[in-house]
Amino acid sequence: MIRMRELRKDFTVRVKAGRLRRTKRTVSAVDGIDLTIEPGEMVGYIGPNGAGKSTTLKMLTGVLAPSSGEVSVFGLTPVPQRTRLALRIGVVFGQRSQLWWDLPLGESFRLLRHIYRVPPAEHETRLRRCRDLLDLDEFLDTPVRQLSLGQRMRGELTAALLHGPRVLFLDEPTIGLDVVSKQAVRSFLAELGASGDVTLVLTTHDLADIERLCDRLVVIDHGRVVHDGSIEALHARYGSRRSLVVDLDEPLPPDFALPGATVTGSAADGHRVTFALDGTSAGTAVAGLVAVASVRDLSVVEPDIEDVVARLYQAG
Ligand SMILES: Nc1ncnc2c1ncn2[C@@H]1O[C@H](COP(=O)(O)OP(=O)(O)OP(=O)(O)O)[C@@H](O)[C@H]1O
Repeated sequence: MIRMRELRKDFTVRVKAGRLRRTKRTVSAVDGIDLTIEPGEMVGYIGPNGAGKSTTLKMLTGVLAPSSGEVSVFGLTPVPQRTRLALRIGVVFGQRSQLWWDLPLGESFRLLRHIYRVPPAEHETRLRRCRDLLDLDEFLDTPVRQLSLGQRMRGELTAALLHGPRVLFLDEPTIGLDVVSKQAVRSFLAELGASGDVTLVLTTHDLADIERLCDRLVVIDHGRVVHDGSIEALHARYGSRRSLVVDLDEPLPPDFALPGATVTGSAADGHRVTFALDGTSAGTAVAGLVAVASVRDLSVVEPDIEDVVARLYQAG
């Protein structure tokens, strides 16, 4: 349903070449991306700053024309068929608003209903759902310019969904939000995705968004795809390991070895030891430990996605 083939976007930028001279340089923001996204998928599109995420979303939504290659969304070519496409997609770009700044939030929704010519009953049903799930009622009468960032983002999400799009493109939907608003936005998107009605494509620097929402992770760097798969596949590829953290009554003897586990940390004078589980289960490692040491407490720590992604960016 979303298809990109050898998609490229180059920008020509002027760069300083001496005190007065400027020369032109070409930046390949998107450098040959091939991706297909099927209906109902929830795709996290991540990458370091300047990797080309926003540029890709702009080409998918018809804001920017590609330099070369193909892009289609529901069989439509975004730039020439932008008006038709707009009826089928929803867009939330953290930096840009689709709401009317001086009008109460509810008025923006009414205007959008007219613009998209949504039948009143459909509009009411969708709005009701957003009002309930995003707790909009207390600020529906507030002018948009007076809304907090979190309130505005909830308004933006509603505005993007009122015409019943089948795909929602989100550029940094939780940026700058407090913990509670982030959770509200994530729960809402999770529910939307789980319903299977809407395909989600989101860029974010907050990997908790990805862990909570996405079953597929596409990582780009310098305009190219460097990983495409599940979060588990990412961990498998980069050798992420679970850790076992144990609190001991006495430090372990210096020559202590636990098959399939490697000591990666020691604290509290050797009373707290961390093992990376390379080739054994947590259960086997714990059994091996309690046979030789007095274990007071223990916990198993899942691999951290931040670590894996940091390694991936560094490798890139
Ligand atoms: N209008 C433009 N003119 C010139 N260069 C641009 C333009 N837009 C983007 N770029 C360049 O293209 C590259 C990709 O930018 P893009 O905004 O797509 O990255 P991003 O992955 O969204 O980054 P971030 O995480 O910082 O938002 C960067 O090098 C950027 O400087």
